[in-house]
Amino acid sequence: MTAVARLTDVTMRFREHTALDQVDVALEQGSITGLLGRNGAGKTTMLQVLTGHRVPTSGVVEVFGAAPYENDAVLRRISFIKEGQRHPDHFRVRDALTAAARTLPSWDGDLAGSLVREFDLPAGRKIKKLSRGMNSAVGITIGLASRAPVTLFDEPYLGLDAVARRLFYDRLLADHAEHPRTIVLSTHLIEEISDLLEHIRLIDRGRIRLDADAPSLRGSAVTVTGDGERVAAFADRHELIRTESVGRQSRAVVRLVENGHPDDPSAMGLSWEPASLQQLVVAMSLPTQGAAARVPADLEGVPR
Ligand SMILES: Nc1ncnc2c1ncn2[C@@H]1O[C@H](COP(=O)(O)OP(=O)(O)OP(=O)(O)O)[C@@H](O)[C@H]1O
Repeated sequence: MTAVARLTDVTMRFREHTALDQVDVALEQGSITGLLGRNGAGKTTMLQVLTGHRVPTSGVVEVFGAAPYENDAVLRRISFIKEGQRHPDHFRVRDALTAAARTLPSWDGDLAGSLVREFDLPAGRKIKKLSRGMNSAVGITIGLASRAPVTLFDEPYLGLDAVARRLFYDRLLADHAEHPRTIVLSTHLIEEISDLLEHIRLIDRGRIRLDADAPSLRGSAVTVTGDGERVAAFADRHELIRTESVGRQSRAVVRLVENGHPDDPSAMGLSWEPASLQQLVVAMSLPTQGAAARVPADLEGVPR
């Protein structure tokens, strides 16, 4: 694997809060990665560190083999599209595209033009007058037309309708096939984009909880339901992600471990179904039962 970007033992603290906690990540050249995680998990912070918008408290950040912070040679090869991107007040859609074309050397004007048409963007309208979805479409147009070797989308589709989101996914895949580059999509819409992804990273409270190839992850987990002891016995042979019990019945999300012999939950009297990527990621991100019951220290004293 050739990594174009790498975080090594990166920690980012904001006063007492640790947003990234000893993160090790390598982005493979030409890959499309989904960066998943709950609100506040650390996704944006990770992208900010990768793009030199923040310098981590400790650890090493390398993009194209160099530190990105204030490094123009590196930053010109990165396109970072974030929600609510700010533009000068007087900027019209075409000004934002012109500015992007000037700073991003791999810019493709024809692609930008066809995306503007497909998203039905009014090129002469001021950005601050656009709807939320149109604003997202401007960001997506810039991200795709940038053809930047590293393109990072931070929840790029706020307000985008289902048709526009489909358009985005289709154009992303088609353009990536012709012009492979490293793409990261931070998102909550796991199921919707799971077919696009080659790699999945789940971040949870600043730590990488899952770092896997999407194909190997698909079909790697099941939800089993039945007698609690049998569910526990099945889960023991694999990796238990999360379990819930009512009386003697349990329901568990279990990641299957290759253990040399086929393991059929039905043979143990359990009903089962494949867990979707979304079910797996949600099960991995939910707080542990004990933690959910605890009141956070900084909420002590808040009236309940
Ligand atoms: N400048 C800052 N000062 C203090 N805390 C911050 C700052 N920036 C981020 N944080 C905290 O760091 C944590 C991670 O934030 P981050 O924006 O990276 O999360 P996220 O995964 O992108 O969340 P979301 O999906 O809600 O956008 C959060 O707890 C957030 O409050």
